[in-house]
Amino acid sequence: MVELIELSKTYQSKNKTVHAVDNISLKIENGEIFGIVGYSGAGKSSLLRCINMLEKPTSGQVLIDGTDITKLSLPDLRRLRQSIGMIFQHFNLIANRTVAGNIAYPMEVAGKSKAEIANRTAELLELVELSDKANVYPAQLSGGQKQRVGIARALANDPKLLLCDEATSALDPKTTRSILNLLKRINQQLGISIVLITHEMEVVKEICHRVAIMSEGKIVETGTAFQIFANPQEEITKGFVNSVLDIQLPAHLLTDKGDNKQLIKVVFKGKEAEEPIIDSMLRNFSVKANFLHARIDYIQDTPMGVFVLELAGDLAERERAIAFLDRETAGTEVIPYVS
Ligand SMILES: Nc1ncnc2c1ncn2[C@@H]1O[C@H](COP(=O)(O)OP(=O)(O)OP(=O)(O)O)[C@@H](O)[C@H]1O
Repeated sequence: MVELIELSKTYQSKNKTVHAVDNISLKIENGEIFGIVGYSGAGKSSLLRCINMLEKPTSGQVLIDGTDITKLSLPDLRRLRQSIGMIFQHFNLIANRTVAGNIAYPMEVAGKSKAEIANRTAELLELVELSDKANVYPAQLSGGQKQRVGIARALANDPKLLLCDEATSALDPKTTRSILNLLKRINQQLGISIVLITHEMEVVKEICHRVAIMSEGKIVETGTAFQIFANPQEEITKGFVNSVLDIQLPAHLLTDKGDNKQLIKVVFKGKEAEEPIIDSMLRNFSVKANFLHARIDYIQDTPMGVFVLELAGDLAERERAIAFLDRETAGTEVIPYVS
């Protein structure tokens, strides 16, 4: 549905050139919730805003259902934008319009009839559970309620795609969860594809199907949310994952215990956690295992178990045991000792 081909966005200021988006190619499928993760300045907002041409790309193509929107005339682009909703970190509501007035606004711009606008506004207020706030002004709402209005407004013209620019970054954890649940419901019930940018891996863990990690204008790694959590490849991705699945071991467990021991992290996915894999390893190889850490997280509905073991035995046996675990689990990684 959305395909970015060799997309770049460069900003020129007086004495420097910033490659905010640097030759990115990416496909986002219909019905997906796709997360773009990166630190501040990585280029996430620039990339997201190229998808609806709020930023004009310097080069490359943005295909929406096969149409290159970088080539559209202004009237065609305006029409297309009605099929792409957007929500913002700071909500961007119109202060002197009521909640209903904010939701009605994009429909007024699109030239819908009064009756149609009234019906749709009532429907959307119900969807975001704010029917009792129709005549209230934004200043009287909490942050979570403001974002619900932002979401209703973004859905007013029945978009196929919703772009979310750090939609929960200004909200507390409980409100974040309720907004993420609403986005998940919109995706599942209305079939709307969602592209969101975030620096919070909790958001990815809760709702994203697939993720791209962005750094210095480039995509450095992509995968399903589960792959990214279970088996991050790049250092920056590992940093993001560890911010959520922090494994804190006491210092004495991390210091070198001699030649015959090593620490390994093993990740189990879904049903694997129910198989006696560690038991098989202990029976098939001459190693001993001491559990130092265990936790189970849910990446949406898929359980992921993370275990840290201290493995003892001859080097050759340990290597065979680790190769076995690597084959049988979602991922096995040696954790280096610190001296
Ligand atoms: N209009 C602009 N003019 C000049 N430079 C810009 C402009 N917009 C963004 N940049 C620069 O482009 C780079 C990427 O910015 P962008 O806002 O896209 O990143 P981001 O990952 O969304 O970060 P943040 O989360 O802080 O917004 C940054 O170095 C930023 O300073």
